Amino acid sequence: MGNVFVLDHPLIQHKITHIRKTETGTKDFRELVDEVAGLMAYEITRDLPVTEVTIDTPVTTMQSNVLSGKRIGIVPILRAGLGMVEGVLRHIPTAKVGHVGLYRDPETLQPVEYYIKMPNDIEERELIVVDPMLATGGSAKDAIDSLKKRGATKIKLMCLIAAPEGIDLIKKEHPDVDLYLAAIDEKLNEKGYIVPGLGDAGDRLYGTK
Ligand SMILES: O=P(O)(O)OC[C@H]1O[C@H](OP(=O)(O)OP(=O)(O)O)[C@H](O)[C@@H]1O
Ligand SMILES: O=c1cc[nH]c(=O)[nH]1
Ligand SMILES: [Mg+2]
Repeated sequence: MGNVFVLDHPLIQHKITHIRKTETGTKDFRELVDEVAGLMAYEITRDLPVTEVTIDTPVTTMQSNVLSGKRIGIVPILRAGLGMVEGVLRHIPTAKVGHVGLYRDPETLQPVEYYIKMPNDIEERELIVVDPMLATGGSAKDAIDSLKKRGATKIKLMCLIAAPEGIDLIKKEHPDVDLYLAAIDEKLNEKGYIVPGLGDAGDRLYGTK
């Protein structure tokens, strides 16, 4: 069964509070999403393997650790996931980035895939799928289905805010996927929005309606 980690560091909680507020405009919203993604990247990479190398400091020679070159892929679910990519890349600059384009049909709430482009070695990479919102979970479920169909085997999912319904769907459909969240909210409303949530993440990031 996949693990669910709530990354509730005080810095993350503080920024999430500002992200949620109606009066937070596009520029601040975008900057805050980027910052929270960066902070979460720190936690999500905690289990990356390291290798000991020998280095010279100005004083002496010593053994010290470097990342052992594990291949990482960051996979934003378009559009809103794009807002989290740079924050993660700041900490893992050698990661490759794949894109899954999905939108949720406003009537049926079913995800519709319109684009996918992955690094050609995804079966060798640990993939971090990023999307600020996990509502019904349908978009993340379908995105992960697509990645697995293309050979991916090691996948983590990182979202800012999740509804219980979305968490349950991912646990049921992708029990091998660990889930990293900044907050778990109460429920979905009749339009499939997370309550209390933050509204439409894509619209708030990019100033659309
Ligand atoms: O868990 P779900 O019920 O599938 O809902 C979550 C999805 O909805 C939002 O995307 P949206 O469809 O608004 O597309 P956008 O990012 O282009 O705005 C969000 O970024 C997720 O991808
Ligand atoms: O609350 C929600 C639900 C789905 N997508 C969003 O952007 N926000
Ligand atoms: Mg949207």
